[in-house]
Amino acid sequence: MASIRYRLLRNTISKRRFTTDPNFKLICGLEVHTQLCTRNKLFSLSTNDPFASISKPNFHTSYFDIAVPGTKPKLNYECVLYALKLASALNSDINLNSQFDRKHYFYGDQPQGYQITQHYSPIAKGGYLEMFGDIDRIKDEKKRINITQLQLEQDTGMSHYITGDNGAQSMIDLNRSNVPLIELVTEPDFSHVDQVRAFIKKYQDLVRQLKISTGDLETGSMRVDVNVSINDYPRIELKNLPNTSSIVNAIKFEYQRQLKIIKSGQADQFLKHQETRGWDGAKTVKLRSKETTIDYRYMPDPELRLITLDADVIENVRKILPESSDVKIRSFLAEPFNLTVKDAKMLSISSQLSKLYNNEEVKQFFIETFHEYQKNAPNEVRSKLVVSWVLHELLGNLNKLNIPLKEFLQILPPTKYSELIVLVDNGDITSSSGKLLLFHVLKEFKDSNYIKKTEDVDFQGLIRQFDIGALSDMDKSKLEKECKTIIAEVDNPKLIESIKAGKTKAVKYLVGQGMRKFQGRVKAQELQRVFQDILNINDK
Ligand SMILES: Nc1ncnc2c1ncn2[C@@H]1O[C@H](COP(=O)(O)OP(=O)(O)OP(=O)(O)O)[C@@H](O)[C@H]1O
Ligand SMILES: [Mg+2]
Ligand SMILES: [Mg+2]
Repeated sequence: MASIRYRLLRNTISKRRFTTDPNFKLICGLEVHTQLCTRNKLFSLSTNDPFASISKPNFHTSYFDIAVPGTKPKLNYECVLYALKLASALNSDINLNSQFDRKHYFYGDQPQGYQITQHYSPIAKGGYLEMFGDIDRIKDEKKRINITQLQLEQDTGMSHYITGDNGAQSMIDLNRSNVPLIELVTEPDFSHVDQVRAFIKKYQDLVRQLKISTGDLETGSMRVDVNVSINDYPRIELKNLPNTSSIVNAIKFEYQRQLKIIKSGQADQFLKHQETRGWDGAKTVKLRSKETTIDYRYMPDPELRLITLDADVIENVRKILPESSDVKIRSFLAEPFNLTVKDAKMLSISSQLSKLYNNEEVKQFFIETFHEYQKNAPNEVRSKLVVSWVLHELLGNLNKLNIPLKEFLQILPPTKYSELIVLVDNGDITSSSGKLLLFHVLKEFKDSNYIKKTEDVDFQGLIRQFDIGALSDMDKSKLEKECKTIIAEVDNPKLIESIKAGKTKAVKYLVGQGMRKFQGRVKAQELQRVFQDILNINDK
């Protein structure tokens, strides 16, 4: 019962249209913790695998990670390089002399008694992430979120609470202890939840593109704390938000909660101090208030030297950065591609890590195939068709047959692959036949252990051999006859009635029958047209 109520409440929060009162401005700032996917941990040579915990708790731990007295930290410079890549991509000012500080607090999963972080002199300050109305789906045409700072720090271990025969127990797993993190702190520049949603997505895409983190919220690889305030009232910090919808719903809830307090004149009592709250899935709940705020007694870590960088490091890091996703997307939105935002993003942002191909190779293949297709396109250029043949058909088959793109290019380089797309575009074969043909060619190629070459692929010959050419105009009368038979064979009285009434659903059913009968040699649109003609239905 409780869980049903819970779900109902969640639904009301997310479905209700959220608007802010213009006199009570929403102000929001984020603190984002991102685990770096370096080989080793931040200050030890243990393997950096925070997710080993399920099968092997406390497995990837060195004496330093479990804080055996007398062990000392040794900085892993790979983490510094990752931080520099991120700082550079965000246009931050890189600090040539940054340092580590100790942030003291006691907790079971923090055996050192302090966390090594960067408080006084972080690796980078300033910079920004820009979002756009069209690309990032925000209401403003453009919105810049300024970055306060980026700091390197250690992750803590994890506590697991279980209730067993011996009562409640707290188990500590230190696999995550000393895993490298970057904390990104933004300025309180967000004024709407859609900006927060877009920022998180864009930041996730960025760390994935830079290959510095998996960026997953679900696994805790990325964790977002949100600070929310209204006008000049104190900020409330929200923690323990496991995914984007919790983040968005918690902000909406918190804004409304604060607004109610302010409007009812109770701000002096309930909104006087900063406070940290959590999210229970339906509402924000108080975790601690200002009075119980911990004094972390920050102090420079005497066991770690300054991170001193040469000035040319900044320039060298910039050189190894990949092209920005926004630039790539914009180039696909423009001539000659004119792609939709969705397709442009799919080609520009790597959401999927595959051993068979990387995003850059796919992008390059698309561009070259597009240009080849454009040279021979029978009608107006249909970029959507090329996108679909590259992103869905090509990648789908590579995954299905486990063929690396590198091998694929030996047999179907852009010049050859575009031939297939032109055949489909020209109506020489239907797209279903084209798909079968592609699968056949690739399957043979794989079975032959990749010995075939481009010259061995003769699409025209294969179309004749398998007799899969689209039905030509000469066959039109035959087509009509067959369609009439399909209608005559319907024996369900209800369906006959809806066919007579020209119901869309009924026509769809007939088209399905036709597709089966002609085994994909006739296009669905063509069949629909013939059925509509026979039934005397005007295309609406
Ligand atoms: N008026 C405000 N309303 C909402 N958010 C704010 C406001 N002022 C500052 N913030 C946000 O509060 C956050 C402050 O983070 P910061 O890491 O500097 O300090 P902290 O939260 O006190 O420390 P800790 O790292 O221990 O949580 C930033 O994300 C900033 O944008
Ligand atoms: Mg904070
Ligand atoms: Mg912080």
